Amino acid sequence: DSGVGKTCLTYQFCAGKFPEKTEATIGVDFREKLIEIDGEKIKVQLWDTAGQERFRKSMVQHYYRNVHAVVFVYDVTSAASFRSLPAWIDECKQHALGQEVPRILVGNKCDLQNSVQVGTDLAQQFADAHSMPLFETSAKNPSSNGHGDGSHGNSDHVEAIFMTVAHKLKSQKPLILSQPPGGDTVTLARGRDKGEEKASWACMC
Ligand SMILES: Nc1nc2c(ncn2[C@@H]2O[C@H](COP(=O)(O)OP(=O)(O)OP(=O)(O)O)[C@@H](O)[C@H]2O)c(=O)[nH]1
Repeated sequence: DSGVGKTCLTYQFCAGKFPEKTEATIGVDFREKLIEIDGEKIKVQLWDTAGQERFRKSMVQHYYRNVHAVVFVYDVTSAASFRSLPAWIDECKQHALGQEVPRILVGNKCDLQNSVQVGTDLAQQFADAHSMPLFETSAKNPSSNGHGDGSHGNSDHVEAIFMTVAHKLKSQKPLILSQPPGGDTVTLARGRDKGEEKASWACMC
């Protein structure tokens, strides 16, 4: 939903800091980060979608194609944002983004521990029912456990969350069917085309 912290989370991952000021996303914003997994350079593109209804119904619809993974975000201090999740999951399913693509659930704003409305147990039950791993984090204080002592506690680090998605994508790289011209041998190659510098995946928040 709008205001759960999607822009802050993607900014924290790509720029390594919490943005001073954010405004409601209009349509879709793109952020990217070059990461390395097992010696392979991978460009991860994060498509930060608008939560506001008026943009969601118009502009966001056009960006469901070419999505390789989905990050569903709710705000742990907003029960309403948690209740909206089934509608977002259905919307993704309507665009062929169901269990066949990596999907994860992220509860954000864990630093606001005194205002929590969505407990971990409830969120975990929901995540299990939808076959998604659950992460709880804070874009504002990514290494906080809500007690202000800077330790990691039970809160997941923003970078670790997106790296988990990247690892999932890497391990699921589709088999590319290639047939040499004139030959009668079919070669199944993993992942990227020959000569391509780096792999690239898009992930929608
Ligand atoms: N305390 C706290 N505030 C946060 C956190 N993440 C985001 N915020 C605040 O929540 C508000 C909304 O954050 P955004 O990242 O713009 O939310 P969004 O989900 O991108 O919203 P839309 O673009 O409208 O869909 C801002 O005032 C942020 O400063 C967090 O982890 N902790």
